[in-house]
Amino acid sequence: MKHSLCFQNPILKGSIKVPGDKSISHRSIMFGALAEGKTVVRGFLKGDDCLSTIQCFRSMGVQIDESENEIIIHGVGFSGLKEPKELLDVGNSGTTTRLLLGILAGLPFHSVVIGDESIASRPMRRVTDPLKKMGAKIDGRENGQYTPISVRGGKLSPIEFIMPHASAQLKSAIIFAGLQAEGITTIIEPEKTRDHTERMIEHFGGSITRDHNRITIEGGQQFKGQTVNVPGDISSAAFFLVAGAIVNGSQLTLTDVGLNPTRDGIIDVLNQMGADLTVECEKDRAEPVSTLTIKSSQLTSVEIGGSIIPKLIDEIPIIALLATQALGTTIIKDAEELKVKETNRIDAVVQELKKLGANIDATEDGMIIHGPAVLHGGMVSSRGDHRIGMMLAVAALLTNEEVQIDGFEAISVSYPEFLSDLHSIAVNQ
Ligand SMILES: O=C(O)C1=C[C@@H](OP(=O)(O)O)[C@@H](O)[C@H](O)C1
Ligand SMILES: C=C(OP(=O)(O)O)C(=O)O
Repeated sequence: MKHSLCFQNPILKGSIKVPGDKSISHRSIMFGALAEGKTVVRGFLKGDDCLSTIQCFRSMGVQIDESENEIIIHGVGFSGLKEPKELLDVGNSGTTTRLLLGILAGLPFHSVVIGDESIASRPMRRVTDPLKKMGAKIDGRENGQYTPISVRGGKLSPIEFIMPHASAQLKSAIIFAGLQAEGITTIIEPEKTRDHTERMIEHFGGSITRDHNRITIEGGQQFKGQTVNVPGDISSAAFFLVAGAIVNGSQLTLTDVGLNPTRDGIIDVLNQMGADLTVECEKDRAEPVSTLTIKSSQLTSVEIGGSIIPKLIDEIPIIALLATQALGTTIIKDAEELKVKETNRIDAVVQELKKLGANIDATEDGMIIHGPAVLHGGMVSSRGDHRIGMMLAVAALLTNEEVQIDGFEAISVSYPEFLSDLHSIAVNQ
C-alpha cells in the first residue's frame, strides 16, 4: 500500500500517549502463560507482532481473552503447554521467534516455527546453537539458521554461555531455556541489553541474579499470575521526540512512556545534541515510567557507538533523520546488528533518506550523516519495515512537497495508530 503525505509548514503541538511497549507486551503473554493462575495485562500493544505471540500461545492450548482494555491469560505453567497441531506462525516478529524457541527447547513435544519472508532471512543459529547444546533437538534451513525451524524439546542441561552478540532476544531465549534446565545457567553479555525478561521474572515471583553483565538463573522455578501494566513504548515515542525536536516552533508532550535505563539511549542522544527536552519521572512500577516534553531547538551533531548502541538500537533509523537536521557530521558506529533486523536498516535508512535529499553514507557498522540538509519530496519505500516507514513519515514533515511511502502498512507491526496520532498533533500553517 502506498501512502502519500504532504504537509505545509507544519508545527507540532499537543500531547500523545503512545501505545504499549512491544518488548514488554510480548513478555507479558509469555510469562502469563508460564505462570499458574490468571494474569491481567493492561496497556498491551495490539500490534501485529504481539498478536502473533498471542496466537502462538493459543496454539499451545493457553486460553487468552482479549477485551478493549485488558488481556487475560489463563496460565498453565511450562508443563501445561500442549503440542500445537498447527504451525507456530510468528509473522514478522523476531522477538516472538527467538524467545519462543527458548521456551520450546524445554518442552517434550514437536513444533514448527514459521514466519514471513523477512523472518525467513533473519539469523537464528545464534539461538538454536546454544539451545541444541543444552539438549534440545532443533533443525531448520541451513542447520537451524533460518525458519521454518522444527523443535523437539526435552530435558535440558544448564550451560555457561558467553553471548557473541549484544542481543536481548538471545539472552531471553537462554533465560527461558535455563528456567527449564536442571541446575544453574550462567549468561555473560558483551554489553548490557534490555532487561525486561529479568524484571518480569521478579514481577512473577521468580528470582534471577544480575552482577554487572553476568546473569545466573536457576531451573525449576514456579511463577504466579500477576497484573502487568505495560508502559508506552519509548521506541514509538522516539518518532515524536525527533519530530518535535526538528520541526520549527513545535512543542510536544508524551505521557506514560517507559524509561527503562536499558532503553533510554535516545534521551542521552537528544540531550547531547542540544535538544530542549524535559524528563519527568513518575513513580517506579515494575518498569520506570516518565512524561517527556520536547521543544524544537538548534541541534548539533554527535558520535554514537559502543555500549549505548543496545540502548537505542531500534531508534537508529529515526536518529539518522534527526542527524540530517543537526549542524555537523554525525557518526553512528558499532551498529552492525542493524543489518539483521526486519530489513538491512543501514542500507534502508541510507538509500531511502538519500532519495529525499539527505547527505548520508553507509559504513560497515553504521552510517555518517552531514547536516543540516534541506529535504525534498519523493517516492520512498518502507521495505516492509515498520520503523523505516514511520521514520519516512516524520521526514515528510520537513518538506512542503509530497512524500509517497510504499509499503506503509508495515507500521501495524508496532504502532497501528501512528498516522492518526501524527495528524492529531501536526497543524499546517
Ligand atoms: O528483546 C526484545 O524485545 C528486542 C530486542 C532487540 O533485538 P535484539 O535482541 O536482536 O538486539 C530489539 O531490536 C527488538 O526490537 C526487541
Ligand atoms: C527489530 C525489531 O523487532 P523484532 O526483532 O522483534 O522483529 C523492531 O521492532 O525494531
